Amino acid sequence: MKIALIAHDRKKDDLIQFVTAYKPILSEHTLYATGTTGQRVIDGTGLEVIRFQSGPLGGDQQIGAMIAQNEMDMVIFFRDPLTAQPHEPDVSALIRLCDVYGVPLATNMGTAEVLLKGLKEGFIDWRLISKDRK
Ligand SMILES: O=C(CO)COP(=O)(O)O
Repeated sequence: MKIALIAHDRKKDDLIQFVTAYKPILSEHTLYATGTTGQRVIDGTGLEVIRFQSGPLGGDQQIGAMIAQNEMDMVIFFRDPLTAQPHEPDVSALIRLCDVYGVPLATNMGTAEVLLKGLKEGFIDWRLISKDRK
């Protein structure tokens, strides 16, 4: 599966903690991330991550483009609901595209845990048969 990891600045420590805790599951999948988040995950966990631009510079849109091509299977996006983001339209667009394409999306740690446990149990395997794999 292809999994996108994204965290706003005040949520990055939480994401690193989360990825560390679920490293055994995440290491079996292909990980993508916005620029700064990706570097933090690489430095903090040693996992391989394909990095896009930083979020405010278009990273959310790049991940959105993968979703629009049905090439992203899950998005874990630890949003900061208490801080205004200069690229809020990009954030909204990414979340909207997840809903358009039915891509599992977690915007907080509680939901992310459920998604990864479901992923491990095979609950997301429908993604593999619901699309043409390139
Ligand atoms: O801003 C972001 C998501 O909207 C995250 O971007 P960075 O990972 O580059 O900080």
